[in-house]
Amino acid sequence: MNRKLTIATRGSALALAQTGMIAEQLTRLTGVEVAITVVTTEGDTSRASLSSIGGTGVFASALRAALVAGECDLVVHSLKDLPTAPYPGLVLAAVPQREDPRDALITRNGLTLADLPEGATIGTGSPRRVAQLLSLRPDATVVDIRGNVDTRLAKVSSGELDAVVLAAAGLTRLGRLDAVSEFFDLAVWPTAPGQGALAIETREEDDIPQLAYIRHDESRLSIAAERAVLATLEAGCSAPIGATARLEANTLTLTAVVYSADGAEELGGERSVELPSGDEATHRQLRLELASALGHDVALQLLDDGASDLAQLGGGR
Ligand SMILES: NCc1[nH]cc(CCC(=O)O)c1CC(=O)O
Repeated sequence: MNRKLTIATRGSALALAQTGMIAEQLTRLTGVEVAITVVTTEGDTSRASLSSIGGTGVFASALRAALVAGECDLVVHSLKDLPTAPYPGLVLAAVPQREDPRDALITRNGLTLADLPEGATIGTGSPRRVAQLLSLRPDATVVDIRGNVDTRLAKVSSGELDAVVLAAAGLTRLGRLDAVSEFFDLAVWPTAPGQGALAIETREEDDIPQLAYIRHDESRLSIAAERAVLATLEAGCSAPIGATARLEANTLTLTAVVYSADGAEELGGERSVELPSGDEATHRQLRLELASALGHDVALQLLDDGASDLAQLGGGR
């Protein structure tokens, strides 16, 4: 068993906060010593809009290269930024307990989306959020924005924008949940596959036993179902797709929605699967396979119903 682990992370405040939490948990639960090394990614340095630089993998690639090169033992990613295509030599070794997967609206004076004035300006860089915003507020002016969470919050407090949409999970991890004036219900506003979850990647040949202490099966199953939708649609993290899975008793239910760019049209699909209980590795593996199959089935149904005519799904995986 390694007595010291090195974790690579991006250098944004959010990435440092979430990597710090994982490091702290690993040390607290297993006594392992953890070092953190910061890697700069294209997603951090490029000022171009995320959809224009391709979205998929811009944050992950440099971290993955550091892992393959042996510069660290683990990488912590925001799961929703991690492409679904497998990366040679690396494995998704652990998914810790997921944070709140909902999106949140930040405005001044506690206004909700419905309260905002006619023609309000709302910032987001995500085609999914653009479509969801326009479907509820077709009068709004949606502005493509980039930058870290603090920069985005500042655009509202300074008056440059009337509102921004951000993931509740990121705000929680940064201790900025106080800025939120509305949480969008997942039933009307499903979020990006894997939103709120972290992914811990390792080299395939490494066994890092400490990770057993931070794995969270329910989170792993939900994100497996959600990500299988993206994989089957061959869509990237910037595609206008929302997906949300929930486990109640042994029933895993997945809802996915594909939006047209202007939010005027949407196509939804929902299915459930009964998962076998049991603690053996074979049971866990079977549950994971059933969760992925559920996402695959929902995606096939969406394709059958015309998802690829409705939305630009591409952009790689
Ligand atoms: N693409 C940016 C990104 N990647 C992960 C998060 C934070 C939430 C999470 O962990 O899913 C964010 C910010 C946001 O969407 O507001």
